[in-house]
Amino acid sequence: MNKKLLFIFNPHSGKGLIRNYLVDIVDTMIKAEFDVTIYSTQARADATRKVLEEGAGYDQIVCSGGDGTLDEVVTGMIQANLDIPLGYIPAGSTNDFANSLGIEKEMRLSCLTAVHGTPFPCDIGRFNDDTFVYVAAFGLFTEVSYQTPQQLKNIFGHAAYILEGAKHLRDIPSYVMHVEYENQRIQDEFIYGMVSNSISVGGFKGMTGPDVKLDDGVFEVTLIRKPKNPIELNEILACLTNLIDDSDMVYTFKTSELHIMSKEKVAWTLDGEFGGEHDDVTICDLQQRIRIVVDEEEAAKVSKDCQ
Ligand SMILES: Nc1ncnc2c1ncn2[C@@H]1O[C@H](COP(=O)(O)OP(=O)(O)OP(=O)(O)O)[C@@H](O)[C@H]1O
Repeated sequence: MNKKLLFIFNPHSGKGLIRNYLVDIVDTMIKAEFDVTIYSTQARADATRKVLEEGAGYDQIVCSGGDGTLDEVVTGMIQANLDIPLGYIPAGSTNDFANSLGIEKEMRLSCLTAVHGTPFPCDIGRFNDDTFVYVAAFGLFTEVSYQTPQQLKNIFGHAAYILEGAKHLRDIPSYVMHVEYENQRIQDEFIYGMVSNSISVGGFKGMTGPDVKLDDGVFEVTLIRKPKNPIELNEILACLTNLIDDSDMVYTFKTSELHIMSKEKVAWTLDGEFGGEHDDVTICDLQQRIRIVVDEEEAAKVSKDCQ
């Protein structure tokens, strides 16, 4: 008997390119001996609902969309406690996570990988009661940026743009925070923070360090302190644009769990989408929680077992 595959796609992701490839994608899935159910998402959070309500009836899920759609499907799988392989056909504008996993941009190729590839047990982030696939971040976002998603997606370009555009240092929003991880405690004022499990963030490769593995049970954490003078601001910009590797203005560390508390509520983004405002956040690495189907050679590059 054929295996049952649920194919969920966001028809609006990126430039809506999926329309040109839908027939080829479904044909590839059927040739790989799957019975295919197709679902186009109808609204925000619809992918999570679909997986939560119906995912248990399938042997595999494949989703197509941007990072936001992938996030929603993974959230549904975690909430439903599903342990079936997940294939991914990237269709968004940035596709950070697909880049990290070496998933092809060309939809027919990524579909072949989704149905014939190797399941890679990938770490997933828990953020209070929510889930993220590869990045949770706060700071340097304004209301305006949510209305111009393209800028928001390009996190570092956007951060550098805001920092450079700030005429006065006091214009840069900052948050007094208390951060705890392992036996460490940090109390400081931050303008930006990022907890990630990805080689590429905001379209930039290498921002999270040289030895990122996606199944090692730890996140890479970057916290940027509030600059008190133009010299410190320049130091941060140099760090963001990779001109210097190390700075007292930027904390970087790895951890499997951290706790961040602040007096005021701070807006977060999870995988590039709005993740709510919080004053108390616990982030945990759910090690190897979702099996994402990728090319075997690419999996080896991001696995802790192949240094
Ligand atoms: N039919 C729909 N109408 C409106 N929004 C939708 C619909 N289907 C999905 N969405 C929402 O669109 C958001 C963005 O989708 P997605 O991340 O797939 O695309 P993108 O923003 O183009 O890609 P990227 O994040 O890579 O730039 C998701 O949070 C999802 O909930």
